[in-house]
Amino acid sequence: MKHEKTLSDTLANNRRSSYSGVSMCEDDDCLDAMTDNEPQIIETLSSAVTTILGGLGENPEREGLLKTPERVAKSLRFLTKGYRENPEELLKKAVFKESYDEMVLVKDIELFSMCEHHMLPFFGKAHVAYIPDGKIVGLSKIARVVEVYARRLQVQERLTQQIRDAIQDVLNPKGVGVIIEAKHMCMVMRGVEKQNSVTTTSAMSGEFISSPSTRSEFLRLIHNRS
Ligand SMILES: Nc1nc2c(ncn2[C@@H]2O[C@H](COP(=O)(O)OP(=O)(O)OP(=O)(O)O)[C@@H](O)[C@H]2O)c(=O)[nH]1
Repeated sequence: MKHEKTLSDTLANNRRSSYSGVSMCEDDDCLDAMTDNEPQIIETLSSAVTTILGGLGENPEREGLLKTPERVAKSLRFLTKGYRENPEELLKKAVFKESYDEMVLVKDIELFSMCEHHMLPFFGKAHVAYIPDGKIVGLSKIARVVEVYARRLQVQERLTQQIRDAIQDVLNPKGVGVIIEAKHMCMVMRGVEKQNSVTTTSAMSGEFISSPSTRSEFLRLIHNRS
């Protein structure tokens, strides 16, 4: 009983202090955190991890765990670095006038994200296509947009739509198609424990919706069918 009280006190204290020095995101495109004080953020996160270790019945003071809170804090900062990046600005860095008007597809872009429900990884591949309308974008920027949105707490559906919307808004192409195939560790290593399940999501705009032949070509190119 005494232990429970101590633990909940610690949790309450952590909740109060957890916002100090950390700008919280009000929306998905929040960039406030860019101005945050990194050492303060690492300290706040480390203290929370120490609490978790205690809550698991571990001794955070034992040798093997001494640096774990800071390691986990830094790891979490990396895995959520997408909150501190602006995908639209990133795309705008490499937009070029060009008359090419066939489909451009970047497929098999590997992604690692974390589900917002369990904070466990989901990972897989994104396939992103667009049909230019007078402007093309640097190919690496497409993979970077995937990376920015993936490095946030996500659901796969929203991730898919955000990638589509960023490309649509910046390039204003004739259409965008995004397909993500991913494996969710929250379904593999816990919960329903389905090791082989893969989730596919898609988000389309413009000709990818209005033209069945464009959509078919997209799917054919992704799956290398002739
Ligand atoms: N739609 C969607 N669901 C997700 C995603 N990532 C995780 N989930 C699901 O989020 C749901 C959360 O359900 P809850 O019933 O609140 O949580 P839970 O008791 O841990 O559920 P189980 O995973 O079924 O044990 C689960 O069904 C997860 O599979 C995602 O990207 N998209």
